[in-house]
Amino acid sequence: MTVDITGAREALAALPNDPGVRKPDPIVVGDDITRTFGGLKAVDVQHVEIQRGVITALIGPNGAGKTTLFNLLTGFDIPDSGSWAFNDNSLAKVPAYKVARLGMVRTFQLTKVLSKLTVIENMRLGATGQRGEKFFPSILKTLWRGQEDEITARADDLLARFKLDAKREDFAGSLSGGQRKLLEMARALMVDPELIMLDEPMAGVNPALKQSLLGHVKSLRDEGRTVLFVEHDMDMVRDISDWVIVMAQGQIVAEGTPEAVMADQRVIDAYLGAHHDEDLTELDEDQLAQQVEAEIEAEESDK
Ligand SMILES: Nc1ncnc2c1ncn2[C@@H]1O[C@H](COP(=O)(O)OP(=O)(O)OP(=O)(O)O)[C@@H](O)[C@H]1O
Repeated sequence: MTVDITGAREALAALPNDPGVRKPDPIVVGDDITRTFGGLKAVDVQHVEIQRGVITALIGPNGAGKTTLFNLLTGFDIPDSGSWAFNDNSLAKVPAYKVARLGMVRTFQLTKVLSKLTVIENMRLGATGQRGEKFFPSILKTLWRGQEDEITARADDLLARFKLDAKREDFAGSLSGGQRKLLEMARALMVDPELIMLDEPMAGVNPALKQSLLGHVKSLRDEGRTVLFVEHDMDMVRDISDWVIVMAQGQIVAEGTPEAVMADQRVIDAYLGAHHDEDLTELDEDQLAQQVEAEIEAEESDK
């Protein structure tokens, strides 16, 4: 996999900041995706494209529909309507483990490592795609027959890369929050995905591990993978994203480079919501960006 990141960034920077804007080389394209819970339209996305080979952040206030959109795209939930494709292959009705095997894999906001399995067992499970919870290792053994050495070698390489090799035989339940995030990312790589989707990779990670995690996410892009991540940590968004998609109330309300979206009135509106008693037009761009950040941080500490 080779990518020209500078070229891709320049191409993105030239795009208008419109919701659903067409990308030069999309790996995912979705249309009219809706998901309702009771009377609430959690997701109502008319058109979305994820550019190949770059890091895209999906941001938005709590309850905006980010995780639900992740669930729909990866086959963990079924939409009321809509179509979406990965590398031009329709993914409607494709179950999550098959989506993972096709090369589109995701991690979870609350990590799903299996506490009572060891780190290496969790990794091996990753090789089967995302259906760990329902399957016991004994059942998996039959699936591994003939490939076990190959799978174990790949798992060990990834554990070394994520500096988890010393924990190989430990129960995953004994790992710290940050180590679990690393294990989940490493496990997702067992299927050698083209697109990796990370749901709040920084949540619950201590500052010492944050830098390491950021480095790992960048390295995923640098080796040619596409990364899409949901995150409230705006430092991370600013630091590593090439493109940002903003959701509010189920819809995409803005897109753009990190700098552009932080100064976009639609984004400010989405985050500030009911706090419109102040005249935002009198603030300059930096002040507006600071306000948006303060709002996001306040939300984060409420969680
Ligand atoms: N299984 C469910 N049943 C009922 N309502 C749900 C369900 N899943 C999500 N919702 C609702 O759908 C809306 C979107 O939720 P979602 O978790 O996708 O938002 P989010 O943008 O990921 O939020 P956060 O940043 O807080 O994780 C919320 O109002 C949420 O309460």
